[in-house]
Amino acid sequence: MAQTDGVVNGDANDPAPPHTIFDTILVLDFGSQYTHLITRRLRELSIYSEMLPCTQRLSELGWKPKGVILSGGPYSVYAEDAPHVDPEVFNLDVPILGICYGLQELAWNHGKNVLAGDKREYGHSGLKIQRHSGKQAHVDRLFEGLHDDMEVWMSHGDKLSHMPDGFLTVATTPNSPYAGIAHEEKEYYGIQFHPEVTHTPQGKEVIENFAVKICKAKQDWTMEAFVDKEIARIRKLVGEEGQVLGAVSGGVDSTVAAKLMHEAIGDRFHAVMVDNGVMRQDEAKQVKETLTKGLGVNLTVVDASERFLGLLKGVSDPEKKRKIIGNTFIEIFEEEAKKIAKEAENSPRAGPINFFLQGTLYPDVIESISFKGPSQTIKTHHNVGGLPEKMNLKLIEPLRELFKDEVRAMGTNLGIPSDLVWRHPFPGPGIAIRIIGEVTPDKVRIVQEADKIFIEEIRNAGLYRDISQAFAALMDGKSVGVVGDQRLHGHIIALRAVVTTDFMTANYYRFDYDFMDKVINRIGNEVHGVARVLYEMTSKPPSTIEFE
Ligand SMILES: Nc1ncnc2c1ncn2[C@@H]1O[C@H](COP(=O)(O)OP(=O)(O)OP(=O)(O)O)[C@@H](O)[C@H]1O
Ligand SMILES: O=c1[nH]c(=O)c2[nH+]cn([C@@H]3O[C@H](COP(=O)(O)O)[C@@H](O)[C@H]3O)c2[nH]1
Ligand SMILES: NC(=O)CC[C@H](N)C(=O)O
Ligand SMILES: [Mg+2]
Repeated sequence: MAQTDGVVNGDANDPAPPHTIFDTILVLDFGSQYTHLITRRLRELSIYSEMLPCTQRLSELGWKPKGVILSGGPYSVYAEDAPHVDPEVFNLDVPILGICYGLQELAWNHGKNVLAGDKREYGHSGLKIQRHSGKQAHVDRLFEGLHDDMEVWMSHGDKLSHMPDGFLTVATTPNSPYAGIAHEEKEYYGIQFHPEVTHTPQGKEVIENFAVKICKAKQDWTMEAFVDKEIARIRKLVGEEGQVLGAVSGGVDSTVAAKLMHEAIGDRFHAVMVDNGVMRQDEAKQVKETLTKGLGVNLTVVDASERFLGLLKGVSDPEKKRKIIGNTFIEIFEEEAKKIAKEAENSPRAGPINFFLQGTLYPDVIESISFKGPSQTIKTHHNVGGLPEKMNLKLIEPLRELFKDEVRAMGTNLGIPSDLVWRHPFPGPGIAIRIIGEVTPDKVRIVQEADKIFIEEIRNAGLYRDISQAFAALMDGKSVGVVGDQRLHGHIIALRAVVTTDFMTANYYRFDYDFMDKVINRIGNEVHGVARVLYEMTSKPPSTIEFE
């Protein structure tokens, strides 16, 4: 692996990681599907939060959180192979909130009193809050300002057999007498329900009470503050003369990262975009225009369409196509990088290129540090990951602490036009993985034209932002149609539009028939060689979003 500019868990190269600047709530992940949502909710409250695996040794943390949240998880605390928190967490002297498994883990550490329940509780439940008075009143702080009756969402099978040592009940449900517990003296709280999911309507207030009222975390995690901090950090890291190279696709992530680099080090950042011949219509031209004229970024566009299309000729296996594109992409990038480095050598005001910019986001980081094991490869994702190592460059990843919507907020903050900020994602191998079977220039043209019409109509109907990703694809083989009384043995276009939050699962978008009529009509009339248009309605899973 190439060197990174900052691992989440503190790093010598990073002079000031965010957790040293912003009050930070540490979320320890026990493998729940919702753990990252806890981090999301905190950040929505302008509180910085980081997630680490539950196995994190606290002596190796290197920084002190304002509070710790123990997440839910699929295990049972009493099982032999169950994961447990480093007991040092109880010596940190900061508030702790246990959610579901986290509550059971708190209880386990205070008397080992958890067992399998006779009933699973899955779904909505009514929570009743129990208020205390006098000396015990402080235990109610988690539910301060909330109604005594609250709707909550549960997903558990285990339960506490009796109250752990030193705790009081602060909330109950018909099935869970210990749905909320709080320590009499220490600031430890446990809840059996999930406050991080939207099915718990007042969940965000519960998290806010914990983070703001109990942990006293400052709500200063704003995009302006982060942008300023990140620019200063990049300047320090790269130095007065260092230069940075970066691959830019015209997608949101790489554009925002590029603009940030430009703000930090100006023309010492060199962006390269490779036109691989399987991009959307006029894409390279538009990206060049936006990045250089609009945003002032120093960008080189390499037209390599013929080289890519030549190599793809006769290849129909999806993984082979992906590998050809990925490898060629790296070859071309390396050639360009050498040219740029040579030019840079002659520059009187700048030193050698020693960093490579990558648009890694927090979900990628979370995935790689997650408590869960590695998942199976469904598709080889194209990326430029092999490059920095090969060229002996260090990685610089300014977006590695951000979620996609935060990247969008940063883009807006940096003055990137909203069209670009809200752009649907587009895969590196582009249209090549949207053409089933062999890729030919004619097929690429057909997909480009159909895609343009589809997206244009989506925009005209005001639906672009309701849809997460939409595109046209081409089926393998041909079909018979009739145009102007003539037989047409033509291509089959498939349209796909999905709604998703994380692209791991997705549903198709429900257009109305009038909209479909309009799009299909236009494609039939305007795109030469198309005999049939289909709308793809398979969700993910079992399908994937892209066709290959
Ligand atoms: N045609 C290209 N030329 C140069 N770099 C590219 C190209 N296509 C992809 N990349 C690189 O691969 C990375 C991964 O692509 P990916 O599509 O995940 O991100 P993105 O394009 O920046 O944003 P989005 O997810 O919104 O499309 C990009 O950030 C960019 O560095
Ligand atoms: O940069 C990329 N390089 C790739 O090789 C690649 N393959 C899929 N995707 C994008 O990932 C998301 C999920 O796609 P799938 O459901 O097809 O796996 C969708 O947003 C896809 O567009 C890619 N992005
Ligand atoms: N969602 C959870 O954290 C579940 C915790 C534990 N596995 C239970 O069934 O009770
Ligand atoms: Mg992209």
